[in-house]
Amino acid sequence: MTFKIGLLGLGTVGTGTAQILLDSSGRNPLLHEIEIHRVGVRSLDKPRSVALPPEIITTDLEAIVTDPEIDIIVELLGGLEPARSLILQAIAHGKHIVTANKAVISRYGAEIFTAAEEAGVYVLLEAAVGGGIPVIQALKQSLGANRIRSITGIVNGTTNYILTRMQTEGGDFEDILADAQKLGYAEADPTADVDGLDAGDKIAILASLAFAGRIKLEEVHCEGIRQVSAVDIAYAQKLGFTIKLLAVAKREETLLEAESIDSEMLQVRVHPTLVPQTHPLASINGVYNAILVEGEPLGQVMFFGPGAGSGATASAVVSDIMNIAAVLKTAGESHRLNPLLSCIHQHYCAIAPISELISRFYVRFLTKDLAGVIGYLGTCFGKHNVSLESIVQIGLRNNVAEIVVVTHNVREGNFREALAEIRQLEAIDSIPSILRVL
Ligand SMILES: NC(=O)C1=CN([C@@H]2O[C@H](COP(=O)(O)OP(=O)(O)OC[C@H]3O[C@@H](n4cnc5c(N)ncnc54)[C@H](OP(=O)(O)O)[C@@H]3O)[C@@H](O)[C@H]2O)C=CC1
Ligand SMILES: N[C@@H](CC=O)C(=O)O
Ligand code: NA
Repeated sequence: MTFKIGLLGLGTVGTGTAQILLDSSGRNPLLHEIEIHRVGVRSLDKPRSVALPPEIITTDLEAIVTDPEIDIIVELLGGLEPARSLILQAIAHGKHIVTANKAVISRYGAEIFTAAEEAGVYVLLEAAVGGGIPVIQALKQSLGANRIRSITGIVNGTTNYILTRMQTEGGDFEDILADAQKLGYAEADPTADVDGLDAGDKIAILASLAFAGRIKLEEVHCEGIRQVSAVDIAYAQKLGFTIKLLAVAKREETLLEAESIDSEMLQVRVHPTLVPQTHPLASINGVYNAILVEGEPLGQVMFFGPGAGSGATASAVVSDIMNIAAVLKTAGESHRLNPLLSCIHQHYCAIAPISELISRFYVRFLTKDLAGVIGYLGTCFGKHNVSLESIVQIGLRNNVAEIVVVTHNVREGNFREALAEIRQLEAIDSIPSILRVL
């Protein structure tokens, strides 16, 4: 039996995927039954680092998704369009889909999975979150017996690479980002990485799987790493923390205590966070990702591995292709979908607003060097029920004092109200950074 693949995209991930499919020796024997039938690209003239017969490469992507000989469409184009339309067209033509496109799935998952369910085809997306780390399959299958409480992850390789290099060598943000682009980690438009949107797409997908419901992406609170400066990295280090871009999806604790899990609210958010240096996520460096899942009765389990890059991501893409091929081989004439591979959620999860989050905060103020500033800050925070763990004047430069405050666990809404009042104080020059503390 041979399964024919239509590969859309021959960039970083497409090339890695083709390289594995063309070199099956020493890998699972099922790979011998998978053949690249056609490949779609934008430019026929581009030099390629994989040897494919030129006659199978085309710029006519519609011809691929409607080709009756093709069984599985592997979408590795990136971006929203034409990726979304091609996926839907392929589904309408009875093709199974493998995609690495978290942007499309997190926005159009409802439309795509509904169409796939109706057509009786699979849409698999292991590469879309955590690159090569097998976390999607784990949430669908191996962890399926658990009631998931929380997912806390470093799910963007580009920003973790940037933060790690800023911490270890203090390099310039733009230069390090350019290196991440050269290494093939960043999205075509790297603002999706830097502004936390890529991680937002990914945590929305993980939350949907973990909590068995759809997630409205616009309800996911996303902050990126632009505000993280070398100064904050150094202060955080002195305080015993490492700064990481964390993606979090969690059941609201009060509801868990009440065990009313049917009417629960979720927190789903992405933001730079001060992580205690002793926490397992603090030591995840470079392009590596890690996803810490907490479930009942399992407890904690952490997935770790390369979150981006050609070969690592292609490893996940090819495993999805193999999963579909294996199911097709054994399903015979039955068109019933395996429920452990398909996605059939219908309802939307309720997401709590960020103002309800209970967290510790780190905030750095630049103030005029006036007597009593620390007292004003303490009074203002106290008025809004924000209790402080520490308040320290770090230094004085050009008559501007630098003060770092770390709060206890407080309600974010109260903290923001206190900050709004503090901003009005004559003594405040600016508030360059506000970060949450794990
Ligand atoms: N890079 C990574 O580490 C990871 C990427 N992903 C995801 O994988 C997907 C692919 O990423 P990546 O390989 O990095 O992207 P690239 O930009 O390297 O490759 C994109 C490929 O798609 C082709 N393409 C794009 N748009 C069109 C179009 N309109 N018509 C025809 N061909 C088109 C390009 O053609 P041409 O070559 O002719 O320009 C290119 O071959 C994205 O969804 C990304 O988010 C997921 C995990 C990790
Ligand atoms: N741009 C993404 C690629 C993988 O999803 C990242 O940096 O993690
Ligand atoms: Na993955």
